[in-house]
Amino acid sequence: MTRSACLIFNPVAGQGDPKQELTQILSLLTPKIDLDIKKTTKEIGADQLAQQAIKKGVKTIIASGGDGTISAVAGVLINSDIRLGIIARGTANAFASALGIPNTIEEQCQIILEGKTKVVDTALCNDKPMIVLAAIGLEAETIKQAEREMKDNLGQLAYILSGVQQLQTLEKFDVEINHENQKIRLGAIAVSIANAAPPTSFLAQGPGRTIADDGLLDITVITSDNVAETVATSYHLLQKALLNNETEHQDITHWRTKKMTITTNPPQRIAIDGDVVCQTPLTIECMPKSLTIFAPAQPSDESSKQEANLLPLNSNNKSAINVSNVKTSFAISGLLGGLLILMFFAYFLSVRGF
Ligand SMILES: Nc1ncnc2c1ncn2[C@@H]1O[C@H](COP(=O)(O)OP(=O)(O)OP(=O)(O)O)[C@@H](O)[C@H]1O
Repeated sequence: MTRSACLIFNPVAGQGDPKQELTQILSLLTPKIDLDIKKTTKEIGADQLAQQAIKKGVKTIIASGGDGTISAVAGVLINSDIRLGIIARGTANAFASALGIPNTIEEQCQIILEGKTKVVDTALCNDKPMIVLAAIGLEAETIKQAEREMKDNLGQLAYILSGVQQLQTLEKFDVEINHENQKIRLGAIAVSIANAAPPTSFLAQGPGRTIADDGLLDITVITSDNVAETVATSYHLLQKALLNNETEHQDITHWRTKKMTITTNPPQRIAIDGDVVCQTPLTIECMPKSLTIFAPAQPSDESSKQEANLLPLNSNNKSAINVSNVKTSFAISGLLGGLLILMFFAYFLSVRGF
């Protein structure tokens, strides 16, 4: 029997050729899946199209676009039995990367065709759905500054350049976090609350990695005092994330919890899944196992979960290192480390007026 699905396609996402990309998707999927294709417009968003598809009774929705498009569709599918297919064509593609979904259209279509599903956590963030992470401070300001035109011209480099600009105006803010009857007060430059974040979202990587189906959120607070410390702390986070190792650093505080409220002084912007959508205060709660996605089978899932449950939060999770990935990780770490150093120099050149 032919399967059927609604394909929600953002024609302006990413830097590729959308016509070519759509043709490729159709050529891969339509032999096996009867597709109802809906394109997003400036006026009609992916969430509205998903709601219309649900009213028609679809059981599978495939979202194709950047993190904004995929997150908008996912938000509508939370706590439903409708399956989400992901074809990521955006700038960062954090959503797909965090969930272990490969990055080519061909591989992503293959995963949908294979039909294996996985149930992952999501979160409610000031009543808005969140899949990847919520960011306050440095990352939210970086996202705010990386405008559409800059992303179109430069891709991921837009975020790096925007990050450099933000470093120049870096200011600490007071943050108060309430969770499980505890009150924590810190001076912060960045607060990240992650459900499932890829290593490249390094400001969220206090625990070394996030687990998408553990029923918990990972909070990471960066408390460094100046640019040099922030760059060093970011590099430490990135390295640990690439090795799946928990961080141990004086300027990083992190823990796992189900629900928390966060207030800041002064109020700060909040970016949810890559878009700045509201301001502090923030109430955020994990919704365990609330979204069904097509995903590759990951043999490590079960062991990851056991490790997360068994290990105390501050232990160093050395058993989690995937040795075969270590070399690749170091290569990426070196590359991104180099970029961080470049950011550091760019900062000094700019403050000195070169
Ligand atoms: N046809 C369209 N014309 C103009 N804007 C559109 C259209 N369809 C969707 N949008 C806008 O695209 C944005 C979502 O883009 P999305 O996040 O999917 O891609 P991206 O920005 O390339 O990816 P990333 O978030 O990874 O950078 C929304 O703001 C939405 O309003």
